[in-house]
Amino acid sequence: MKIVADKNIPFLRGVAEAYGEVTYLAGADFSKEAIKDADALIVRTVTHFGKELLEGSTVKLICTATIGYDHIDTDYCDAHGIKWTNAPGCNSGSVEQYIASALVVIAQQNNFLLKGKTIGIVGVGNVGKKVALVCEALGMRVLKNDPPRQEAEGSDEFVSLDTIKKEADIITFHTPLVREGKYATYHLADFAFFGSLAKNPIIINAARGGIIDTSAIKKALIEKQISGAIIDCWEKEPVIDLEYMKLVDIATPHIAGYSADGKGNATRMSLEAIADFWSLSKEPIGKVVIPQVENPVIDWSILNGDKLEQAILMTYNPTEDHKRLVSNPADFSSLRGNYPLRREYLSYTVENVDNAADKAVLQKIGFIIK
Ligand SMILES: NC(=O)c1ccc[n+]([C@@H]2O[C@H](COP(=O)([O-])OP(=O)(O)OC[C@H]3O[C@@H](n4cnc5c(N)ncnc54)[C@H](O)[C@@H]3O)[C@@H](O)[C@H]2O)c1
Ligand SMILES: O=C(O)[C@H](O)[C@H](O)COP(=O)(O)O
Repeated sequence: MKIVADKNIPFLRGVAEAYGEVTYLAGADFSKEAIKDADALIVRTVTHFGKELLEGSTVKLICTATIGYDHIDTDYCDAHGIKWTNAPGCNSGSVEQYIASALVVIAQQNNFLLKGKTIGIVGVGNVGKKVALVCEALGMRVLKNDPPRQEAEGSDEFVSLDTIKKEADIITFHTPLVREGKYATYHLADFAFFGSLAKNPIIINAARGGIIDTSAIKKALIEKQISGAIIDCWEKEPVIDLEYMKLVDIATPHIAGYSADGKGNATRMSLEAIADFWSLSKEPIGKVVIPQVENPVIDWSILNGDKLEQAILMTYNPTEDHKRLVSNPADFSSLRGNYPLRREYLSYTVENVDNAADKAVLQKIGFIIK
């Protein structure tokens, strides 16, 4: 079997070879010629897969090692018998960690307490559900908006976007990027959206750049319709609007989902899709091993102030990613390609927690307690 894989998918080399002959390419080097006789592709969001690349090829399966799949023309694939898979939930814990840490940092920078603040979560799927959990653990009031789920489930767990616009101090987007239809999200946050916010909220986008209209959020930041922004996903990335980047509080190069855990899960899920499609053994996938950080132990007894916030920041602090991007925005892609090792809560052990309530909260968001 011939596999063509993106060379920036971690933990793939030396494992994917169990399934066939593998060619590794940069995202920009996937061409018609390069994939014409491939059976399977393992890809990232940086390459668009539609008629222009796939027509006339032997590709039978496209596995994107990502949650999002807006870079795949799924209509074209479905109409031409090309199966495609994504990796649902693979890096939802990583985005949860990114959002929690970014909230702690922005609260410190602006001298406010997260406890008691209202956060509106727009899109409550794999990521949004985990973000809700960690925000509750941080003592925040959580409002959830998800019209497709509300309609399908008939649950009273959800509120309207109007309620979020009225009541939220922070609004975070976790929807897919959908350009048309009843639940379209393209430019969901447009000029009208920013003009109708009651509480000058902080805006977070770690979903897809196109969910926010860049011109509209720039105006909102300049005119103080919003009091800040945490932006990981950008329209037209990797070439981002520098004026916008300078206006936001935390600017990162689309790395919210870049924990090693998230990348490892995505690699495993892509290989599982290949094994399932061709009825092959999944044993080789056991060779995907994630390295541990140098010091995976947190001593609860020596933490000061809000201990949960401190513990969260010990696992990841977005300030470094922010500094790297703002000092070198032209390196957007290479910052992503050479991302440092980051592990999620589940690889950290918290020691000396004597209070049962603290233990329960830490365990709920995934820390190991000793
Ligand atoms: N920055 C990163 O590194 C990163 C990492 C992972 C995921 N993402 C992106 O985050 C987003 C969420 O990922 P996920 O895994 O939770 O997806 P998901 O499919 O599990 O959940 C998305 C949720 O959004 C809801 N939704 C759809 N249209 C909506 C609308 N118009 N208004 C409100 N809700 C709507 C859906 O019903 C669903 O519950 C996706 O865009 C994904 O590509 C980014
Ligand atoms: O959709 C996802 O899973 C995330 O946006 C992920 O971070 C994308 O990673 P990329 O394929 O761009 O490396």
